[in-house]
Amino acid sequence: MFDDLKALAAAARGRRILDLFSADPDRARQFSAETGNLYFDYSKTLIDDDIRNALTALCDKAGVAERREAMFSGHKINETEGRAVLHTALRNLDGGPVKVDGQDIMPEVLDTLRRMQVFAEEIRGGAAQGGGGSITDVVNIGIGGSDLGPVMATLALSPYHDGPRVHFVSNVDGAHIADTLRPLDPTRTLVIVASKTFTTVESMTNARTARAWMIEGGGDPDRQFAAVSCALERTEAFGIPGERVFGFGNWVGGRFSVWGPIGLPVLIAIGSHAFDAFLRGGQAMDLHFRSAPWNRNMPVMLALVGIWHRQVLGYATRAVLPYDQRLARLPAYLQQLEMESNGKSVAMDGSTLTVPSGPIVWGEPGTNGQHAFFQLIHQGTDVVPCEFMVAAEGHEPELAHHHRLLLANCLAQSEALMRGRSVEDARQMLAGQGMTGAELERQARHRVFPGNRPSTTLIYPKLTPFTLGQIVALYEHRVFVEGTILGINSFDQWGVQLGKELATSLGPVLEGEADPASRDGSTAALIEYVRRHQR
Ligand SMILES: O=P(O)(O)OC[C@H]1O[C@H](O)[C@H](O)[C@@H](O)[C@@H]1O
Repeated sequence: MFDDLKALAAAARGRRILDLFSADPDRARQFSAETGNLYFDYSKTLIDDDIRNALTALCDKAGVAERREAMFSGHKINETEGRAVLHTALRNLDGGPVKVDGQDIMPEVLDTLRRMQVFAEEIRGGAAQGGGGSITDVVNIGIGGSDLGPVMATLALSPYHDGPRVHFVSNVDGAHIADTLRPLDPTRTLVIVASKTFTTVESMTNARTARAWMIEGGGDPDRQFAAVSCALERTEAFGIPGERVFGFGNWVGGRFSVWGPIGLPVLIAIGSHAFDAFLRGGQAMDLHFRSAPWNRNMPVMLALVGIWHRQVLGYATRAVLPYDQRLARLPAYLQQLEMESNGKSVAMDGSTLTVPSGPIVWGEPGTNGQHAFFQLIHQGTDVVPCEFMVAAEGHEPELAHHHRLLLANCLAQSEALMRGRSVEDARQMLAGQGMTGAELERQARHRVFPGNRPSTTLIYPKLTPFTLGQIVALYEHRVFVEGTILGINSFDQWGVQLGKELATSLGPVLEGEADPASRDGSTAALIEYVRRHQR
């Protein structure tokens, strides 16, 4: 599938990205995409016209346009689970009907959104109270898609936060819930149990612990528990009254669910108006994705840059580097979004994938990363394509000088990665410091930067709810396009099952009720160790 591109890559070997700019003064404009104030620059890569043409041709070969329309119009493109993929319906605020099995789902989507808004405003305004008065703290219990999106968005939008404090508990490690609940008042805390399936062992265990804590502390779980789920019979069995249960269809994948009821803690934190802007940002990206030509289409070009670096050039990882402290949890969010979606080795038709699957995604905010792992990015033997993100301005006008430094660092890094430093320049630099002879030669080698390392930059005016909506939807559609080109199903996650099954069977072994001897030698030895060290 990538033969043409491999040939183009071979022809481009030895070419310097920097030279592409001298050859084409209009390169920055030509190799960027813009929509609704978001600007995506992919000119600091080796992609030229021919390579881009070959990349966009992949979209036609793979039927991206057809599959995109199939997704938006409710076809069951998640074939291994027989489900439609309609997270876009959750932000389709004024886009008309969307049908699943002939039924328009929009009336229910909009009705649930209204119920969430009313509930959130009651909590925020104090009309809905706990046993001890108005709600001061909200604890969201969920994991994976029922945690990462709301955690990421709540932090990202902290300047808009004017509701109760919001906390998140995900890990089954009792340390997480113990540390979270310790400072809270059980009579003034709202617990949201967020689980699409309402069976996830971590979330169910944490929910039971939170309920016991609340009862013990004189709170009232009948008034202070809410649930978000697709499994309404299970929320009822847990004892959560129907008026505080917010449902959604199984046509929303967990890692795509922040737009709907799973976003409830975000809505409570920032209020209806700001949450609406977040949805509208996502919707705006949907409209762009459905209408822009491939080479001006931001999610498509982000995906094609990804394909170029991973499947064509073979770079195993990509770093997401938000120069935006409030996007500190975006890399973790994207790890689930991208790696759970495209970390697969079987194509849709059951055949073995003949190309590498999606890359390893990792990252941390800048400038912190510069003082940690950027050494490897600049001088290590592996090339790590970097995805920089930064706002033109921050939310703290009184700290504009901080923001200038942040921007300068972000731009400097992508420039340094591209330019590098030659051994001659290193020699000159050291000679200027008075170094000579063999020592100069030896030291100079350590100061060389190979350069020609690719990066992209996504820049936006300011991290508002609307902008965040655009960014999240941008990455969702990138995953869709990459998955479609690879011919895989980006919407299932069978790879997480085996570990869950084995954990279930290990429970009784750790309880001492089953024999560890039936396990492999390593696991049996680890169990023996635990038994020896547990009192
Ligand atoms: O929302 P839940 O049903 O509790 O699922 C939570 C998470 O657990 C699973 O293991 C999946 O890997 C995730 O895709 C999902 O988001």
